[in-house]
Parts: sequence; C-alpha cells; structure tokens
Amino acid sequence: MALIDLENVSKVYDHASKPALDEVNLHINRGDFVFLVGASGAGKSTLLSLLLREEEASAGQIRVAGNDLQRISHRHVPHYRRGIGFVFQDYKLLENMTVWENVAFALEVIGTKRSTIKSIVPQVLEAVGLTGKENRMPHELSGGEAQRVAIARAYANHPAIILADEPTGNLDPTTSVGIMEVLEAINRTGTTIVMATHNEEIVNSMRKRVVELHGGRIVRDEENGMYDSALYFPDTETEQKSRLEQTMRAVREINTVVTSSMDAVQSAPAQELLADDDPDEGVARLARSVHAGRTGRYGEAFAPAEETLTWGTGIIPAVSEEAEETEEAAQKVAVPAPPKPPIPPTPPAAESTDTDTTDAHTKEGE
Ligand SMILES: Nc1ncnc2c1ncn2[C@@H]1O[C@H](COP(=O)(O)OP(=O)(O)OP(=O)(O)O)[C@@H](O)[C@H]1O
Repeated sequence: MALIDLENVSKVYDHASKPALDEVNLHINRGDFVFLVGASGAGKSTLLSLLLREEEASAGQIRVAGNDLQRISHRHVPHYRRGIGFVFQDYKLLENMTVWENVAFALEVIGTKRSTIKSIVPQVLEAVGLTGKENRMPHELSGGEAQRVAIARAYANHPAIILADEPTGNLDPTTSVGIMEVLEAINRTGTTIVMATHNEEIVNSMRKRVVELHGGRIVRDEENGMYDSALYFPDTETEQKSRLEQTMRAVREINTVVTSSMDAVQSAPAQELLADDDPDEGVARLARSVHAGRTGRYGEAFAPAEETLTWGTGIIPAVSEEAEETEEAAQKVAVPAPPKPPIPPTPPAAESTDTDTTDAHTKEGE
C-alpha cells in the first residue's frame, strides 16, 4: 500500500456551490517528492488540509501510513499530526519565541526529553544553515531564514511526510533556491514531500512528479513533470505570461548552454553536460536558471534515512483504541539523538544583495 492513498475523495465546503475536490484518486509512495500544481482555487490547499486532517473529506477514503482519516477520532488527531511536518507560505513561527525555542517547542509538545532536545535543535539548525541565529526573534529574520526555521521545526522529529503549501510563495527566486535545496536534501533522507506551488520555474527545474489539479480534479499526474500554467487551461492573462516566460526560458537556456559549453571546454567532465535531463540535478538546474550559482550547501547535512531510523517518532502508524490509551506513555519514550551531520561548507560571497544565502555562515557566532 502507498504511504498516502486517496480513493474517490471529494470535498464540498459548507455553502459552496461546487466541490473543492472532486473524486480525486492519488497514491504517493514513501520517499516521493510531489508537486501539486494548478491555478488559484484548483484545490491544492484543500488536498493538503485533508492530509493534515484539518478538514474532513465529504466522500471517499484517505489513508496515510495506514491511518484511515475518516475514522480517526478527534482525540487522536493531534497524535496523528505529530507524524507530519507542515510548512506554510507565511512561516507561522511563534513570534514570542526565539529561533531555538521555535524548533525546541515542536519537540517539547511530542514529549521529547530535554537532553535530547538540546542535542537535536543545534543539529537541525546547523543542517538548514542557521547556526549563529539561535537567539534571533522571528521579526529579526529574513523571509528565507524564517522559512528555514519553519522547515527545521517541521523536520526536527524526522517525520515520514512533509506537506508544504507554497513554501517559496513569499520569497525571491534566489532565496527560493536555498529553500528547495533544503527540501530536496530532506527528501533524500527518505521523507516524502508534497508541495503545493504556482512556481513554474521551480517545478520545471526540479523535474519531480507533478500532479496538476483543475477545478478540484486531477488532470495530470506525471513523473519528472513540467508545469506551464497556460498549457492546459489558457486564458488571456496566463497565455501572455506564458509566452513571455517561454521567451525568457529560451533565452536562459541559450545562456546555460553557452555557459556550460564554455565550462565544459575548460574543465567539466563529459557527463556534466547531460545533467539537464537528470531528475537528481533539480536544485543545480534551478540555481542555474535563476543565476544563483553554487548549490549543495545543505544536501550533505542531512543524514540518510538508514542512519536516522531511530531519530524521532516519525509517522505514527494506524492505532487501535488501546494504543490510543497508551499514547501518553508512548510520548514519554526517549528520542535518541541523531547522528551529527557534517558541517556544510561555507558558500562564497553571494553576488546578490540578499543576505539570506550567506548570512547564516558568514555571520556565524554573532
Ligand atoms: N474554508 C473554505 N470554505 C469554503 N470554500 C473554501 C474554503 N477553502 C477553500 N474554499 C474553496 O475551495 C476551492 C479550492 O480552494 P483551495 O484553497 O484548495 O485552492 P488552491 O488551489 O490551494 O488555491 P491557491 O493557489 O489560491 O491557494 C476554491 O473554490 C475555494 O474558494
């Protein structure tokens, strides 16, 4: 069985004239990275809300890690949610807590021992490049830094699933590359990622599975997919935008080809020229696309799943009523410390004036 299974799922909000989701069938395996795309109002956030059990389906069946979400009791919902990390467009950090406290709090509420929290928090913050900013308050962070705190918080418990709703929606393209780099690195540890986005450049660079919604229905489900918002359902505005973007993309591709050909002549091995088709080269391609240059700062900082199987409680499997009763006891189970991730290399000084991508390293210890 897939990790996430939706069978004929529909959602009709109260007083709505048409369904927000209409007979959706979707199966997502452990370790998948899925982009949910589609125009505003297509149903992306609704789908994520159902998976988080913030909303209940009006019809159909949703199973996540064996939990039947229609049958889960209200009492058990918080317990279920602890196995899922959620990242929002507007970060949703606790404004009266420092960076360190925001991440620590996520572990505290699931009953993690203080000594374990003390060892995990610095490691997770280091992994997302925020060492040195532990004592900052959320209002003292750039958007990219705030989103990295949110991701650190979502990942601290090493969940089996991270749901992200437009995580780059408030960020500039260069900062978005850093966020995608962190999400990609997390995905490589075995965490399934489902990310709703409008960002065509990210989708087209990352070449992950693309699930496109339109009017609450899945109209496309494609491995290594692309996204052109005007391709399937054009209107005048998106068509014009699409034509402009196609032209810009063509110009960028010419630049990339010229640059990589020159680099190749000078130094690169032949297989690097093939990287543009490689789904594993998504972040590098995105970085080239937005001219951010170097990547790979975070990828090495996340330990693979095999080394971190005991890190956190992960997704909570389906529970019986007795298991629910022992939930409190289960919360008190100590979470062993994860292996210490290697320190990410210090990136070169950024060309951009945005401090986000370099700040965490260059000002380390401030
Ligand atoms: N709480 C709600 N009550 C009533 N209708 C809602 C509610 N939330 C969403 N809808 C409606 O459901 C449909 C799907 O909305 P949803 O937010 O899931 O789309 P979306 O694809 O995430 O859009 P966006 O990209 O703008 O966030 C829309 O028609 C929206 O107006």
